[in-house]
Amino acid sequence: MHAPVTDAATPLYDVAAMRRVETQAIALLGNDASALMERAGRAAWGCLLDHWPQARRIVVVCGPGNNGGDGYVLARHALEAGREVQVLHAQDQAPRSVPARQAAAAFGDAGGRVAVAGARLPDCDIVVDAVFGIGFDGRADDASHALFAAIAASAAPVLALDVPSGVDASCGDVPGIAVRATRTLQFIGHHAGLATGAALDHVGDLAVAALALPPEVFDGVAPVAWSLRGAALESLLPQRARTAHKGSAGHVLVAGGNHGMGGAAMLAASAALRAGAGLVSVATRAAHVAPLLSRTPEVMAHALEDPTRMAPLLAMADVCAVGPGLGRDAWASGVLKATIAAAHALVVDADALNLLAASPRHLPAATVLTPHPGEAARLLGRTVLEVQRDRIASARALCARYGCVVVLKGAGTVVAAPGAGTWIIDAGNPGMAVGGMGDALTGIIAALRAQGLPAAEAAVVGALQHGVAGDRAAAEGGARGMLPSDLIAALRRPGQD
Ligand SMILES: NC(=O)C1=CN([C@@H]2O[C@H](COP(=O)(O)OP(=O)(O)OC[C@H]3O[C@@H](n4cnc5c(N)ncnc54)[C@H](O)[C@@H]3O)[C@@H](O)[C@H]2O)[C@H](O)CC1
Ligand SMILES: [K+]
Repeated sequence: MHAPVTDAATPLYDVAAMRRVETQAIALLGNDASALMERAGRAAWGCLLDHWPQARRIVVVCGPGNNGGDGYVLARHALEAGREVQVLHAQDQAPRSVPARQAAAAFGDAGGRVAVAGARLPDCDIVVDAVFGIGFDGRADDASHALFAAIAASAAPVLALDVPSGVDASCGDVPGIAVRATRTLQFIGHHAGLATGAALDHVGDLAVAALALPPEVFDGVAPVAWSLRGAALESLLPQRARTAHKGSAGHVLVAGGNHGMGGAAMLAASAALRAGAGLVSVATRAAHVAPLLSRTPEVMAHALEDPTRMAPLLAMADVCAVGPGLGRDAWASGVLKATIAAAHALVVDADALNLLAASPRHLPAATVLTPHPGEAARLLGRTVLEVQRDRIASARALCARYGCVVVLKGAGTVVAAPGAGTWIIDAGNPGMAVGGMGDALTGIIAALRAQGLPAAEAAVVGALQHGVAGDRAAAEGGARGMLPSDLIAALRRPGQD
């Protein structure tokens, strides 16, 4: 799957790519960098007017680079519109580049006030964060820390220009502290780093200003990933023919539910049914068969105490989802071994991933792995912090190591596929941070595989469907106290997301 699964996918760029776009944009503007800065600052002023039309007192905190230059342009427009404007910068952090110095001079010529920032910002109606953009690297130095602290201490909303300062625009890492924006206006294109990971706690509402540039500015520039929103979902889900029958929608086998963990297998099986699998079987401990059937009679539940007897169950299933509630004992290892040896297609989750990390095995090519950051860390031999620091790179590394499709769960789920692209899911909410949500995702992906989607598409569409259902469940009943069964029930409801 090389192209994005739909034209509703949004290209995401890293800093290197955005630098090329910037260079091509400036060339198209007659090599006038100030003209591009003027468009950015004017677009930012328009965004401020749209969202804070009543704001009278505006504080713009400018850094030494061109992000700061954008801030000076916004400040001049605000001043010319009659607002009370104060530009602040850190000690010895006056604008360094020619366009930024020109923007600062134009602000001064218009009567603008510039001062060195103190520990606290003046009272204001809005703060504009123009400290750092895509040029930020490493960790914020002490002077920047002081600016971020002053911005955080202000009670005013924050409009971040291009990037919330202190966030890595390529990978989303926040090495130290960073500005928490109410809204972030990106320039020209979407930053990959603002779509996943720690950045999601800093961007607020995210938008992009295209700056009226022609599409040629992106010529020869490859996105590092594609973002998918809920609106794309309905067009991506497998449609059933009028002549569909339960056999044509595929057969999922869920293998898991060790002692004390039968619920995980039940959730995966319920989700597989709600996501459209024609038949769902479960191979689980004998003690879970009765309760499973009483809760979900649509499922065919098989008592499995001897993993060597799995072959007939695997033979009749189109895809096996192994891992929900599997545990890590000898039974679990036997189930995983039998599944890898005989499954037609595999979705590997939870403790099956931990067993894999402990004793790596070769996996069939069209396998989908669905780790959360902790499981990914164990599979990669890294720390969770290292995985989360660059989620796109981590998902790709795991994909390369095992030759499988990888769904790295978490805020801004990342899907990486061998020889194909990388996708980031722009759906889901903090209410989904509860045990069992991963079991539901495993069931959804297995159901899409069983309905004929290739591994990469099943992973991307399944992760999107999971996030959309989570958002629907939160919209209906609130994110607090949301349960996996709420999400599974929401799988049924078609939505205009
Ligand atoms: N890319 C585009 O299409 C557009 C870019 N514009 C704006 O320009 C910034 C990028 O500007 P640049 O000068 O390259 O970098 P920054 O302004 O982000 O800041 C870099 C500046 O800060 C110093 N610095 C970097 N890291 C640190 C740190 N950890 N601690 C302290 N200081 C640091 C560094 O030395 C530089 O001096 C982009 O984001 C847009 O806002 C155009 O104006 C619009 C289109
Ligand atoms: K900024």
